[in-house]
Amino acid sequence: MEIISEHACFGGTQGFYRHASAEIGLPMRFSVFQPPQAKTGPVPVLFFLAGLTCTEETFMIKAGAQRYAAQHGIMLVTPDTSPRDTGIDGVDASWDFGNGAGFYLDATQAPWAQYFKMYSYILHELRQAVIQEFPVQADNLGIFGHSMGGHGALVLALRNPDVFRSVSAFAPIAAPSQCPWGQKAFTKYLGTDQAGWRDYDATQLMLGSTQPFPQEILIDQGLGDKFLAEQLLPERFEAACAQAGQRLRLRRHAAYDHGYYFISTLIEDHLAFHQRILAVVS
Ligand SMILES: N[C@@H](CCC(=O)N[C@@H](CS)C(=O)NCC(=O)O)C(=O)O
Repeated sequence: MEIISEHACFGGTQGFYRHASAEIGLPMRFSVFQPPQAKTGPVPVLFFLAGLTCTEETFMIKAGAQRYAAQHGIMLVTPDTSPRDTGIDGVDASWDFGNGAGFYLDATQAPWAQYFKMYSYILHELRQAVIQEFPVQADNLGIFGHSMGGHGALVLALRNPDVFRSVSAFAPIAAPSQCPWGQKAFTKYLGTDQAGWRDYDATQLMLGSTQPFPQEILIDQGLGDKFLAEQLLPERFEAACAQAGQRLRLRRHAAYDHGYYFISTLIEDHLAFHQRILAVVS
């Protein structure tokens, strides 16, 4: 693991790193905030997955999460949002697909399948790298995210409740098979057969689940979010949770838009939400 930079921050360390990824087949960058408590013993880890057009830096710069992670003694880890420098034709053609838009899935379609393996990268390789390189409680992990990353967090947690003990999201793409962002990405990454989309759709996963996620799920959504009605569809996930008997706290906030001013307003709540679950060691 190569250190790109490290900075003292709220008594802990904000770091940016690069490592060779076998899953992706290229170097990947990620960021870690180590709270001060990590100097004296292993701490829980909270993964944050960012949205379209973001990098491993965006959340760490804009959300203001470190203050609360330092109070609670939680490590924060944010991957990049896609492989970089793949050289694939058209990878940079649009902001909602390709670079900065990996959708936290394992692509099956050429030419994307060669590199776009963000699901396996996060679940296996990044998780192992963090466990190996930082003082963490390996069995005490939570995950959250924003927009495309809210979709990724819900999918990773619902499919791996033995790995992620807590999950929350800001303005997630909650039913990607039913919205233009998701349909565009899934068609290109996963193909036209929608049977292959189900495993990457939180609403479909919830409808098909045999048992609920063990903990309540927290979702915050701004009502001034221009993507709400067409792209995010939290009401579909809400209905699926009601049908599946899943505890969900979906809070709707007047006026807030899709950006990081919304996230920074509610980040304290999300850190406290994860802390309440992660503090109870199973
Ligand atoms: N580029 C898009 C917006 C993309 C966007 O809102 N991205 C969200 C995630 S889905 C984000 O977090 N952007 C980075 C930022 O706000 O700093 C547009 O022009 O409407």
